[in-house]
Amino acid sequence: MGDLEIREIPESDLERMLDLANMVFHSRTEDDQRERSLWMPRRSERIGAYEGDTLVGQLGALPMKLAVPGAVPDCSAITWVGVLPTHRRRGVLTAMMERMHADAVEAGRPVAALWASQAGIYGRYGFGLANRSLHLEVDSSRPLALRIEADPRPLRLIGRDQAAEVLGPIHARAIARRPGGLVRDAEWWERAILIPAEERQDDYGELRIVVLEGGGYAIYRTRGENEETGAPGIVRLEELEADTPAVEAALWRFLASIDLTGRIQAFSRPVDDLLPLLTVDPDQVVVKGDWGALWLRLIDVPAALRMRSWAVEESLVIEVKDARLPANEGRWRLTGETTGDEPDLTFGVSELGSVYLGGTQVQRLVRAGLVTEHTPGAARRFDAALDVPLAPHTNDDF
Ligand SMILES: CC(=O)SCCNC(=O)CCNC(=O)[C@H](O)C(C)(C)COP(=O)(O)OP(=O)(O)OC[C@H]1O[C@@H](n2cnc3c(N)ncnc32)[C@H](O)[C@@H]1OP(=O)(O)O
Repeated sequence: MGDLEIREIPESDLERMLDLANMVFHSRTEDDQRERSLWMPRRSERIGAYEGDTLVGQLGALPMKLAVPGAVPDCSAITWVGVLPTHRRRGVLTAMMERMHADAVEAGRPVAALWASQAGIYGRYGFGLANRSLHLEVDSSRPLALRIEADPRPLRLIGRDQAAEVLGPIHARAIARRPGGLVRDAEWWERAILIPAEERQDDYGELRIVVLEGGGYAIYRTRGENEETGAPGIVRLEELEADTPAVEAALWRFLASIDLTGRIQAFSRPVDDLLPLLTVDPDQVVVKGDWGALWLRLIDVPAALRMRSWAVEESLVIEVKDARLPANEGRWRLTGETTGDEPDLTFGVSELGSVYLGGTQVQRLVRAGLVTEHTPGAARRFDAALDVPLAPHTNDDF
């Protein structure tokens, strides 16, 4: 690392953070958008790598809360990671990650999470891929016939200004049912979720919000037919949450019926989305992509084990390896108690992060040679304990 120093980035360097982010992500921020785009680093704990007075690396840790099965622990949500191209591969990221780990331990946050722009990087820091997302495409050029009755209650369109208040309680119920979501405050709704059209660099129209009173909502944008190519108009679904399958059906049917559109693009749906089952013609819904979403790092393994709810009680002993946070190393019961008993399974901490939300099967990791099973049947038993009714899903981009 030579003359580099890891230290907090002061507010006065926020503009430099934006410049560094634009450099490493090959982007540009218009002058009138600069102040607005600083909201995320402003609310982050900011770790910087400085060479003298020059900011050469940065990492933001947003203090958030993440829904995990049965609990909503504090979480360091890692974002705005970048190192100048002139300073890469010298251990700058590793040094910033070490500081982030130490800060999270000190703050008593049992987990950290991130979205990876390059997925090959984060396993070495103890992160494991915890959930995946589906890109679904719906052919809505013909009516969407469904196999269940849609909720008949009326739908209404609301404005952005009402959204946090109306959608907030529905979303809170959704993340209590399904792990993987972040707890949202008014700023998160406004800046991270309800992003207005002028801040998007695409040709979709203004954000639209449709609500089925008290039971569900969809956030979407639309684009009309392409007159040159004749490509149909598109409904781009940003988020859909519903308390019941009947509400879900009503919202999908609404989206599919919007005039002058012939396709719905939903880029981030849970892997167990009901829609492919709900349609009379399953071919009307196509899985266009399946991509890695949230990466999870257990910062405090015993605390994480203690707070999680388990689908069945188990007396398993798991051994954990964690070279970067040695306090996690040892043999643990699922209650978070340490034990001297022989382990049934041995995990690297990143594999434990992968299974923690219930989105990855332990038995598969054993088959792949990534987790060691010492007691025959232990992986199956652990899978039964980890089981969640709804697959984890994250729709908070940070
Ligand atoms: C959560 C987010 O914000 S995701 C966004 C991440 N940011 C970017 O992708 C922006 C462009 N890239 C960068 O800014 C930098 O190259 C970074 C941040 C990815 C890496 O920073 P560096 O300071 O070069 O990383 P560092 O030198 O500490 O290397 C750490 C390790 O990761 C490896 N690594 C770094 N980049 C990559 C990569 N793109 N693919 C695979 N491995 C990588 C290094 O080889 C090294 O491995 P080792 O520990 O086995 O030797």
